[in-house]
Amino acid sequence: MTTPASAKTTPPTGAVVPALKEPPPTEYDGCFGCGDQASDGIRLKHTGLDGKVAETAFTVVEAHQGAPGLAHGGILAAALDEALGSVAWMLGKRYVTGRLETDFLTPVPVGSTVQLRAWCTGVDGRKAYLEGEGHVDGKLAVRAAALFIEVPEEHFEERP
Ligand SMILES: CCCCCCCCCCCC(=O)SCCNC(=O)CCNC(=O)[C@H](O)C(C)(C)COP(=O)(O)OP(=O)(O)OC[C@H]1O[C@@H](n2cnc3c(N)ncnc32)[C@H](O)[C@@H]1OP(=O)(O)O
Repeated sequence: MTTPASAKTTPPTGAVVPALKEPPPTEYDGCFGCGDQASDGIRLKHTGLDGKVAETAFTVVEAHQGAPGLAHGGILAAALDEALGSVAWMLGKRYVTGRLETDFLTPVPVGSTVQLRAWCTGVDGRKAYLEGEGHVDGKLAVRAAALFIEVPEEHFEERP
């Protein structure tokens, strides 16, 4: 599998790849990535695990356009962030994205369904290394590598 990871998103030697605990625990209704109540959200739904690879999908609609008829790169990056984030949380702790590196390989037209896959490449202390990719009609369209950082519960306390 080709990796898009840089030195900052490549796990160090000795990092372990833990088993994932299904389902992902982050079902916050207001989440842009997965929330049912986020009216402008992309509503990614975890659809299962293939070994250590989590699978999900979303369909690009007009509201996601950048150039006419094409998905905005930020939407695709957000979808990858969500997919990787769900895998991080299936490691059993709370994580946030510290760094997200994204390659955009082909334009993604409105109406496309992007099939996303994400997996962990290693955990080292508070750092979790994740990778993922999105295919459209069987063709690799986007991919990402990320560093997630474990945070305490208080990180998610509501702010004024
Ligand atoms: C209620 C349910 C809701 C559930 C909601 C779940 C939503 C999930 C959504 C998907 C995921 C997201 O989008 S999360 C949202 C986007 N992300 C964020 O908002 C994160 C904002 N950033 C932060 O809060 C902070 O910077 C942290 C937590 C990432 C790190 O701060 P910290 O805790 O003080 O730790 P710090 O010492 O700085 O860093 C720890 C180690 O990580 C390294 N490190 C930190 N950041 C980076 C980085 N960008 N690139 C490289 N390395 C980094 C440091 O060098 C250090 O390495 P060493 O010296 O130890 O070697």
